[in-house]
Amino acid sequence: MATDQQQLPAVPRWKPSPPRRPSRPDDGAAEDGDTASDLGGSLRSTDGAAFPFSRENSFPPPAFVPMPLHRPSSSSLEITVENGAAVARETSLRRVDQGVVLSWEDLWVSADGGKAGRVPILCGVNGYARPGEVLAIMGPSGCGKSTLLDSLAGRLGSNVSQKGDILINGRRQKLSYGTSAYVTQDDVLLTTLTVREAVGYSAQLQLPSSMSAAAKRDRAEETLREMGLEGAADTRIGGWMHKGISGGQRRRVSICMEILTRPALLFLDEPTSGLDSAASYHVVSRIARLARREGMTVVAAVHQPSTEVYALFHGLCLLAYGRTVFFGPASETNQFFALSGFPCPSLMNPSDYFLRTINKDFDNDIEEGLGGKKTTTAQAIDALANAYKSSVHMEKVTRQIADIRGTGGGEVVKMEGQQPSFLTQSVVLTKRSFVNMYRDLGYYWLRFGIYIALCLCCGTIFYDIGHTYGSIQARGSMLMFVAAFLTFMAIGGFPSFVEDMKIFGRERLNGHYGVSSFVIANTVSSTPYLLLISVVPGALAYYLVGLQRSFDHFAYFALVLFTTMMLVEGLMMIVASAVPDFLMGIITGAGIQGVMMLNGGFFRLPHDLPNPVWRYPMYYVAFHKYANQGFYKNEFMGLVFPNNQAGGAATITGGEILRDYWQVEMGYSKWVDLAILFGMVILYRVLFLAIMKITEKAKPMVKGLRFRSTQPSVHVAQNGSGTL
Ligand SMILES: Nc1ncnc2c1ncn2[C@@H]1O[C@H](COP(=O)(O)OP(=O)(O)OP(=O)(O)O)[C@@H](O)[C@H]1O
Repeated sequence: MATDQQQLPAVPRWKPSPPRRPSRPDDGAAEDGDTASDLGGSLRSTDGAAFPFSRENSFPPPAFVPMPLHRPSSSSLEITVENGAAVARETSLRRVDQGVVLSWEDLWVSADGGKAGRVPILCGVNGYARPGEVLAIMGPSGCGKSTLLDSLAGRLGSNVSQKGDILINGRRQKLSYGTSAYVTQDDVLLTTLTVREAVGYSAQLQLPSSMSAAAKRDRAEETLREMGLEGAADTRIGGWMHKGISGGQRRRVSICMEILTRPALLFLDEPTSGLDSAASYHVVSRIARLARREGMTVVAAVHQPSTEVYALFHGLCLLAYGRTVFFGPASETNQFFALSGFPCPSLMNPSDYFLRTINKDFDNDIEEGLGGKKTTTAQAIDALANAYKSSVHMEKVTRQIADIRGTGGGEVVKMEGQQPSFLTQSVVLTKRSFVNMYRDLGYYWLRFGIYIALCLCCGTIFYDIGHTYGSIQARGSMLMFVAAFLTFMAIGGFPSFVEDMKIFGRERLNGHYGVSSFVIANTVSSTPYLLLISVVPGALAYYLVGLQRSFDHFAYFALVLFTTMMLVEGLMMIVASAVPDFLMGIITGAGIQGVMMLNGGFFRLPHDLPNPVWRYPMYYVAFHKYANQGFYKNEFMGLVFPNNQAGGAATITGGEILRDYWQVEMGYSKWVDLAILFGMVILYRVLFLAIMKITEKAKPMVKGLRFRSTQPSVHVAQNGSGTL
């Protein structure tokens, strides 16, 4: 609109300029090796005095100085002056083979666009990222930044296909879980924990067993401080119910969790979104410092960096609608734009200018503002992309990638003993899950209240049921209600479980822990709560109704209730693995339980169930059969009722009622029913574990097959499940 034009500095439109080849940037000595100031560190004289220096201290921003590809990625470089000569020593925290040089060549990504066919997202992009450096990926919204990150991290969706080479240290290899970390655009966090707890648990889950508990705590605290979260450390993260930390603080918590282990390869999708300019600067500068100190390779998609933040990037990959407009030292972008006919106005933030020049999303508005003059943004993009193709920058990228390929490099492996043991992870996860559950009002306390209310209703409706002939039917109905509806209510834990699954998805992809630890922790942490609701509301219903008085009978009743609720939770876990949407999952889970309930031998007596489907096998699959028959045997055995039926005996025993009236299988005891239910609990959890493990293994294989069948020439080193 016209107002846009008045408020914003005018972006010079593209005007064809005589082809000018950008002058070759200095690729002399600096290209051959690092300088101390590139790496940061300290200069020490023989008398021991240290003079710290760092890259971000230098101004103007340092040039993008290619580093030797396979030098040990250092934590810092210490230079001592000995006998009048400077001696450099690297104090490496990362093994030589742990530094990651990531390169990608002729990378094409397209998505299934339905009737429109395949829609290209990335069109033959090239680039590389090296240890100790931060590579920024910039471009207008929707230009493919996240897609490039996903592609490099092996996280593309199933409807997206990819062609091209992604190499780790010059070769196609998979990165094992935990060697790379990815901070996604969305912050998936446990809302009930405080910032300190969230980062603390994460440290316990990820940091090696060789570190003491105190050292882990220190690392967590240091990382919190690095991200400027000390002030908010004891505030809950918060969600829709409980307002907690701000969006920018959530962003920083997400980053904190992924930099705790100083991963060899770090992907950041919009690390500064939601942050003010000062916070953005501090966050990026600390990440850059960490990268330099720990030899981390950082690739970050960023939107609109301030001049100061921009100056912190070593390299820049500027994308426009899937095409590379520039790749090279961030500090040389200005010169490239100027030489291509798009000089940045002197008072404008260069990154703002680059993005405005290549954003064609609002061309119509700009067109109006210019009084009908045709916009040429598309042409500007073409001109820049073509200028880049014939530039020295492109030449350098091609040469660097060839060097990377030629040099070859070690396999990137996670060192033995770098991760806590399976037992430690299971215990930490159980603790975290338990804390999360009992702080979750909806999951824990609201559900508990509803159970109490329901059991009170049940207890008062069937109050003091007595031993009349009519009480036989009433007893059966009341017990069926408990077996069916009270257990059905365990479905209430589903939303909380879906949230857990999201957290698990993020943490698993980043290699924080394994599937088995997650399943064990989830099972163990929910046990106390399920026991509580089986015993307290269960006792209310049981004793108000006046079922068999002995403690043994009540204990059996509570045990069946508890086991069946565990079973329903397990069933819902399986549903969540197939339908990870909260609403659709609840509907699916309710549907499955509805069928089992109908089929459990109460609404239609077992002998009357139609063959084949309903009687065999469904009647035996429905857990309600065992819960109901267990309850019935527990209650009716040993009781005697008056017989109101004409022509019969004066009394009728519980055993007769079970056999003739409820058609219960009497060949085995009530304990066998309980044992079958318990077996089903284990079976459902094992099934869930198997599904998760198989999905994790099968996904990359299916993807590999798809790639092979559609693009035979492609071999991409990724497995689609978070590893490359
Ligand atoms: N799985 C997919 N299926 C279909 N289209 C997709 C898929 N993933 C990405 N796209 C499309 O590719 C384009 C680039 O998306 P991407 O998320 O990479 O952009 P971006 O540069 O990260 O945007 P933003 O800065 O707004 O996050 C978009 O038009 C998007 O709709």
